[in-house]
Amino acid sequence: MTEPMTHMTTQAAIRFDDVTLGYDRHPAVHHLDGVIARGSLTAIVGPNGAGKSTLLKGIVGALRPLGGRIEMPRRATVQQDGTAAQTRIAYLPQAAELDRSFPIPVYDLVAMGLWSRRGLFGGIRRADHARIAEAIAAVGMAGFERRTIGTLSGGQMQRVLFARLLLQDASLILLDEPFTAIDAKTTRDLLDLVRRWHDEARTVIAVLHDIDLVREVFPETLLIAREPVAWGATDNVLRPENLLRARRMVEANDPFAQACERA
Ligand SMILES: Nc1ncnc2c1ncn2[C@@H]1O[C@H](COP(=O)(O)OP(=O)(O)OP(=O)(O)O)[C@@H](O)[C@H]1O
Repeated sequence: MTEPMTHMTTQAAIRFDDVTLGYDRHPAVHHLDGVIARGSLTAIVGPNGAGKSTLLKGIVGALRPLGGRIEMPRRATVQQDGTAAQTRIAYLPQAAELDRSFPIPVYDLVAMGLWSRRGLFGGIRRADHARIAEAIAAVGMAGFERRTIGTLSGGQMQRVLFARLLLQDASLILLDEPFTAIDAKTTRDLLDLVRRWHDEARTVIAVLHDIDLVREVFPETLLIAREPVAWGATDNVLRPENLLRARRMVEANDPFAQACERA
């Protein structure tokens, strides 16, 4: 399909065409149709088990759709070296999915943000050292370069992971519950980076549970409960009747719902 040649935000970064995602043939998300506009800032919200993380895994390609298609029309730009740019994706999984026991220093973890351009064995150039130091300073972690990641607090680790995202220089950034168990100051600092990415016309999608934060910062919201409940301007989507409907839809599929309700 041809992209409309209008303002950038009217072009699709991601197009969902009757997408079903799931595990062992059991759908976790289904009937998803729609478009994430290029340069948009979208929150994905929904109750536990609604399929939010599953959807991000589908977008990043870690999970193949059981049905339908996820399309990412490539950005038609030419880079300085003459090659065509692809949609570069940066993905921050939930903190619980990260193994912090690996004894890697903060500096090396952040430097990994350059892999997509330098290659695994490409080596770090002199200019890269300055960029790595800049990214570490931008998240307030200067001085922590030689600390191994296992010694960091949860909030410090999240700052370091945002530094790596900065270096990835992606046009599509996916964040899975980036502010869960993170204090107010760190959340504010990291939200400044999210706003900066939005100002730079990158497409940002974040799974979030803090509805007030979504209302304050995210213009677009997708509310899901295994299937889309509402999608569009945040204030419209986050109406109480939609939130209630989402909860009921997930509970209807949840074998533990009744027990939890009584408790
Ligand atoms: N690896 C897996 N294998 C089998 N089922 C899974 C797997 N991961 C998730 N599920 C199931 O898929 C459904 C959606 O899970 P998902 O993690 O996407 O929900 P979520 O909306 O991100 O929830 P939460 O807010 O609790 O993080 C749940 O019923 C979950 O049990």
